[in-house]
Amino acid sequence: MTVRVPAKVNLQLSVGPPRDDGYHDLVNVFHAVSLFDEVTASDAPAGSGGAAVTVSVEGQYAGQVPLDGENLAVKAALALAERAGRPLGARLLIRKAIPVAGGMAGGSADAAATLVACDELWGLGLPRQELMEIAAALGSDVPFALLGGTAVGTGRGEKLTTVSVTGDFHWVFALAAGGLSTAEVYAECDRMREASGERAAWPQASQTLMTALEAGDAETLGKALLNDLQPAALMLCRPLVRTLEAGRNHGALGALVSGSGPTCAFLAGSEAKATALAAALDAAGVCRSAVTARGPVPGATIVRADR
Ligand SMILES: C[C@@](CO)(OP(=O)(O)O)[C@H](O)COP(=O)(O)OP(=O)(O)OC[C@H]1O[C@@H](n2ccc(N)nc2=O)[C@H](O)[C@@H]1O
Ligand SMILES: Nc1ncnc2c1ncn2[C@@H]1O[C@H](COP(=O)(O)OP(=O)(O)O)[C@@H](O)[C@H]1O
Repeated sequence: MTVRVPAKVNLQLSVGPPRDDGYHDLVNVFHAVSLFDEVTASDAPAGSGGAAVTVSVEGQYAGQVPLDGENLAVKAALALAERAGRPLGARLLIRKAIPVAGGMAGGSADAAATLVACDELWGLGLPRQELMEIAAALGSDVPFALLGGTAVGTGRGEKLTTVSVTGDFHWVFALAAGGLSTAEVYAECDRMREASGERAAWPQASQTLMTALEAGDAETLGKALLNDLQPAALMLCRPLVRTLEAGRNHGALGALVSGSGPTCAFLAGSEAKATALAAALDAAGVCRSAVTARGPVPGATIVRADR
């Protein structure tokens, strides 16, 4: 059973004050883009003591992905087996194209893909809502990877409402050499706010952004892009300042750090403009590589039932 699952960029990431449980309340406008991982789940015997799940990873990022119980895909399969209440087994293969620790939710994507693949492989047929609940327990970004499209996430980002979008938007992603830890970027955001005496406002969805999405208006969307984690990501990774500037200078309609970074996202006016912008960023030497993608695209989807 093979499932394809997209990366995300955050069009608006408004971060409230820290909560008692260590998370932050958000307005998180997720947008799924055409950069995909694939997860294949195959039959394997259950262990004597319960569920047994193994994972292997292919692709240029394979070396950066844990192969033990820390892998979010393994966690997802084990959580699903627990919900099923009987011993089950699976062998997972992740074909990884989403950068690791890049702020594009690749680990969350693999977890969502695994839920869909194993639900089908094991013939569980769990209702969507139940898969969503298991997803939310795995991580704040996992439910969106199931849903895809464009959606507003509130709470930790796990409570989703679909946003209506006209047409396609064209993106360029400047991939960085290293990664950033999500928890460290949130902590740096709190630290910077405290140091400057800034009180975090209660997050609100931007009406300008919503109207631009509904109208398919890339120019207005570009100006409305917003990420409260950006100052913290730039503080932890100074070279990104140059990356963003290069994109703006080469005609991007909008430029921002994707989520907790360090990937930078640029909105272009057309597919041709996105291709030209990616080439310009590559030539300027301000990133490891630049790739184009379009959004919105669907969430985790079965592409082959190859059993
Ligand atoms: C920032 C965002 C934007 O979409 O993603 P990335 O850009 O890293 O992919 C998300 O909020 C990340 O979601 P996700 O990566 O699923 O985070 P989780 O596993 O739930 O939490 C990891 C850590 O991030 C912090 N965290 C996460 C979500 C949230 N609403 N408030 C937080 O403070 C907490 O320190 C938590 O321990
Ligand atoms: N299947 C997976 N793919 C990528 N990273 C994973 C996976 N499972 C666990 N991880 C761990 O999660 C961390 C963050 O992963 P990722 O989702 O790629 O980043 P981000 O939160 O920036 O979007 C990685 O550094 C890695 O150690």
